[in-house]
Amino acid sequence: MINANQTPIESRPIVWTIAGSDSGGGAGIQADLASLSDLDCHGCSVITAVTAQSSVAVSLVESVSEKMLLSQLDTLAADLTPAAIKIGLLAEQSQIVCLARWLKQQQQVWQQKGISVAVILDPVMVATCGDALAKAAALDFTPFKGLLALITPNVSELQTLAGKTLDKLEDCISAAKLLSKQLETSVLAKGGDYGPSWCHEQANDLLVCSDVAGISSQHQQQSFWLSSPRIDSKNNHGTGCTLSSAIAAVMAHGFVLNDAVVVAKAYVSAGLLASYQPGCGAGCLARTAWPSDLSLFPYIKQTTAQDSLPSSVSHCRQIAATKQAGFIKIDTPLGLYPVVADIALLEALLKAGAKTIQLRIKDTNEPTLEEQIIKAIALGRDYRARVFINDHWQLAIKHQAYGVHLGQEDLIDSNLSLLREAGIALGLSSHSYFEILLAKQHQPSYMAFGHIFATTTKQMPSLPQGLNKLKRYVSLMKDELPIVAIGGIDAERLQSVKTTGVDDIAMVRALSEADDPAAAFQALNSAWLEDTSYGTQ
Ligand SMILES: Cc1ncc(COP(=O)(O)OP(=O)(O)O)c(N)n1
Ligand SMILES: Cc1ncsc1CCOP(=O)(O)O
Ligand SMILES: [Mg+2]
Repeated sequence: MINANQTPIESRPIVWTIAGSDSGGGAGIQADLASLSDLDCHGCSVITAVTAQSSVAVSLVESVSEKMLLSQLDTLAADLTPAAIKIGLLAEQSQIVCLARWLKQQQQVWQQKGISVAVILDPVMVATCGDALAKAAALDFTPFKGLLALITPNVSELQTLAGKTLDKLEDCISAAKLLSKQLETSVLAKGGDYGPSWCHEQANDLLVCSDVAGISSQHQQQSFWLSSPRIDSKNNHGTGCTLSSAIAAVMAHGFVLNDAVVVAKAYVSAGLLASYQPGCGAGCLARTAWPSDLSLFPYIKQTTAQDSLPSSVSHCRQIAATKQAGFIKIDTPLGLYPVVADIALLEALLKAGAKTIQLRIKDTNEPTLEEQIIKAIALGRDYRARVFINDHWQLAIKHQAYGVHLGQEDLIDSNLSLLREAGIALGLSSHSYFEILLAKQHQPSYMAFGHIFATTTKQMPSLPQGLNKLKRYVSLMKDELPIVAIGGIDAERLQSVKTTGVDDIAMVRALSEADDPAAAFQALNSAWLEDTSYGTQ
């Protein structure tokens, strides 16, 4: 049975896994294909090695010949173009050299055709049971320099790649950053396995972002701790394979790298919670479909110069503190939410019945800025409507506005404690799963997702989100706080936006460019309210 968010089979993106066969079924190609299918992708496999493996031992590893490796790659490339590739076990150095050379040429072919293929490398060297899978004690992955979107070493693999033990937190951060420079890629250093003391209490992964396509400039070249509660399961065979193939799957659906990492982490946590033990050794993860339970997603903390981990205790306290000190709750629908640039239109729309409205004046040198804000707030009181002020949070506090709307870049220069103390509602923009998780940590009054469709109102660094992503965001955040969709929404698209289950919609041009904005508001508002009951679509 297909659920509402599932991708129809005929439009599933293709993902290749280039990895070893695990006869035990819990890891390698077998885990990858199961994860890819579970995450609505069509999986293709390039087998690098056959392992005679159970949950307790690896008895034999035989690499396929170079001829066989290349033949699988060429045969697939001629017919089944991937949207993303996951690379797992490469059993000897010659396979690394051969694959990297092939990939370099093939990426040029794909680039010439305008096809972008993200490659995720999981540098597997040892099986969960402790037996070696690769022929050398340490493999050299430098032939992949410049070809990868992400490499996902666990702490022991990072130690092998760095050539030293990483007992201290700073050493781990430096090693991950160095690896990112050496291979010109983002790095996800995984602390999920018990290793040095800093990864005992919870699963702390370090994401070092290199040049990541499609994310906010604020997050480029930055590093983040992604922390999830440790799930104490012995059934962790294939965790790394599942994580990396899930990252490839989510990227194949068009999500940015940072999103793929947080969704894949939630997927692994859900799989561990429902894991099972078919043999006598470590069991394997269950396949639990695209995650939509917010509690499975990691807590995100940007690293700083004097870095400290979000340790489990302070992490919980932090969450409790923000919960208590959240922004005011909005308990009646925002509804059709006009975003306007002048007082005349604001007043006309309040008269037409708008109950939520935003004054968005982008020119900070506008001489009448403060005067217009004062007027907008007063009109809001007269018409018993919620007036949000975009960006100008100090003036909003000074004149006691109902609310303020901020983008995530605006947070750098704003003081949320002052806004909270002033009892002002807060709306925050988000353009991805990653930004949703960051925004949620501030406990805003509502969140706006956009831009859903192309817009000329504002230059956006990200691509239009589209309805499929909006649906996924809505299933994650439903019942947490009101969700507003914005960007390119007009009369024609209103019904399709409504089917995603989003709570409210914001509009600029559909109202400001209408011949009669008040009449347009009333028509659009009626269409929006038709058969819509708050939060229960
Ligand atoms: C309801 C709503 N959603 C999103 C935005 C965009 O805010 P931001 O990202 O800060 O961009 P600017 O509007 O400041 O250009 C919004 N204003 N309102
Ligand atoms: C301010 C803003 N933020 C995301 S999209 C957008 C503009 C939406 O305008 P329109 O409704 O005219 O596409
Ligand atoms: Mg802003």
